[in-house]
Amino acid sequence: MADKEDPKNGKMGKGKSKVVCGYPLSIFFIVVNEFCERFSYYGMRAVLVLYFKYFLRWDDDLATSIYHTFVALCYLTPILGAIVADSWLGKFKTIIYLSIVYAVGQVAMAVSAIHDITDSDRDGTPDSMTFHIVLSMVGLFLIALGTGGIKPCVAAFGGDQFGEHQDRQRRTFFSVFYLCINGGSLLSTIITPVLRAQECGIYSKQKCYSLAFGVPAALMVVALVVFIIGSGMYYKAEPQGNIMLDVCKCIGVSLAYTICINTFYITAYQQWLKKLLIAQIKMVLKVLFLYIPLPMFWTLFDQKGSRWTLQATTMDGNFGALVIQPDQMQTVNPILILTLVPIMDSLIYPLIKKCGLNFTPLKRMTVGMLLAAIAFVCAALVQIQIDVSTKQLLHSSPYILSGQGFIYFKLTIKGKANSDTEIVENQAITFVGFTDYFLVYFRFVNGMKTAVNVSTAAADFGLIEPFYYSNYSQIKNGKATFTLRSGSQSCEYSTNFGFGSSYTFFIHSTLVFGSNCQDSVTAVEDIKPNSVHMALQIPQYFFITAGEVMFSVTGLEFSYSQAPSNMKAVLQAGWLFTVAIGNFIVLIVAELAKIPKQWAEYVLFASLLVAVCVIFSIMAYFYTYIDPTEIEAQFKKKINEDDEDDKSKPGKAEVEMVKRDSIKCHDEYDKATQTKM
Ligand SMILES: C[C@H](N)C(=O)N1CCC[C@H]1C(=O)O
Repeated sequence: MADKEDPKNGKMGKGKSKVVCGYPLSIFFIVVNEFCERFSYYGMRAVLVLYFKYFLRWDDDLATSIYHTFVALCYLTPILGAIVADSWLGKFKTIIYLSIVYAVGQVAMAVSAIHDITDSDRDGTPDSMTFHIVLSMVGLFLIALGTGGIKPCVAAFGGDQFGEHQDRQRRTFFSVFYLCINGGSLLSTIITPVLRAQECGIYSKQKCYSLAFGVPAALMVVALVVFIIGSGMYYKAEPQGNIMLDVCKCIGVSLAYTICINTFYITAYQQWLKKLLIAQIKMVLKVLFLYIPLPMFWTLFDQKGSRWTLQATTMDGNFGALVIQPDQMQTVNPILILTLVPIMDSLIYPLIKKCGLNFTPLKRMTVGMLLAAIAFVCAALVQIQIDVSTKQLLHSSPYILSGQGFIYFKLTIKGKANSDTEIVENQAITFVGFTDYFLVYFRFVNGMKTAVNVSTAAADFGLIEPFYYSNYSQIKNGKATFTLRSGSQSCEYSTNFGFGSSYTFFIHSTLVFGSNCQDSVTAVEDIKPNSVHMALQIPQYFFITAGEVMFSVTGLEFSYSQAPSNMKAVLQAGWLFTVAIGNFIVLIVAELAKIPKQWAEYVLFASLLVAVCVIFSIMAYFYTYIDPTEIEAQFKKKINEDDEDDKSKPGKAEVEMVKRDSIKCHDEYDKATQTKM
């Protein structure tokens, strides 16, 4: 398709799209599509670990492993999408088809989270967990295929909309593109945990995971519709044949060609074509080689959704008027992206340039990696604080006295009360996992000679026999008022529950009903409330996000600008592949290292990233930046010159001869290598 004159700045744009302020209008549909798609992806991902834990009833380790496997798969499938797009369907059609697969996957997830489907006894829990597990796994597989498949295509398709002389606009496009990713991610990470916290159901009310997955499914449909609406305006580059096959063939023939160059007869025209392809492959391989150390960045980055969220569950989320859920802390990342990208683009980078420093893309990426390592040191420091506060409480309250001297309890406390606790005979509380961050545990010990009934406005906790104790019950954190009743007489007792706390309340034998019973109940803290505030996670979020802006936004643009025209999506996929490997490394290191102390695991990851960063900076030092468009233009000029010269065009017989010689040459090559072995 021909380039089109931009009436405003006289520069060239591509496609049939109108040009507004130097930007093709078509990119509007692309960035809106990206916004909706990322809303869909991150919204679903935000509640995924909790869905595994509380709906499918998996333990922490299995939930974390499947979560990272899914994320890894989402960044492996871009290779598939890129090959299909660059070689066969073209980016436009690939995006359309795979978006449909994606939307179907999201719908499957939403359906898998409807507990009523298999809840035949109507007790609020699914009766056939296998059905829910199978459906959700199929859903996740389709989502991984869809989101990963379209990801490299959308970014490269956006880049394709710009003309050759629109480098500045294209750079800005990638920044805006990243802002849209994070705008969608921010909104969805706020909204889906709220939807999950709602209660819904046909026969019984349960946490509404189906809604939390349903809204992202709807957004994916919107993303698809928006993309189709822009259809008439896009510049759609034709797929250039099977690039991957060409690349493999070319590498093979080149090897043979190098060994027995004399047996070949290739026309000048063909030689230039082949040289062009070789040059393009070299460009890609050089960049891919540079990417080898990069997965380590993502290894640290993607632990926000697992380790850092679990860390937040042991912290105090009370921000005054606002109470933050552990999974909502992840929103700090996109919030910071939305502020840091414009600050970096319009202030920091120009300032560095003014100081005469050449802050090249690869230097930016190196600094980004170091910032991520600092983030993990911060996470380790926070973890040490949490561990110290937990230790204090274990030592401070192993025994409980009734206050009246006639009941002695020994408590063995092994976990936090906002955990799904198992109360066993000897009063031990064993950690299983938290059911709801807002729930805390309490029980009553009755020191009176009469049975006492305990209730709140919302629930009745039953009758406690004289000199006996109730089982632990759960209640929402915050202020609670209990009514203590014996026959027709009652009194009220109010108290405050902090996050993660657990209490035993002793009812004194001296309690007089009808009066205020506030002084006749003694509260003993079994487990202290979470004392380390979630705000302490903000520094680690700041550093990881600043690192991401320098590393990821730069890497995205670098992957486009250093890629030859026929392998733009392939190199985007290579970039995304580093994210996939990063997630596999989390699984491997966490599994192999089995470090008992969480803070030590954070320090290990930080150290690994620093080591990798040193290797990357050495590799980056030797990298030479290229302008693929210019190189390709030079080759094409040569090809055209030779093309005009009829004599040097390959005739049919010549092509056959080249093929024959090529086979012969391969045979020679095989023989040569076999003799060597
Ligand atoms: C939400 C992240 N800040 C982010 O933008 N990304 C993390 C992986 C790459 C990128 C994305 O494309 O989602």
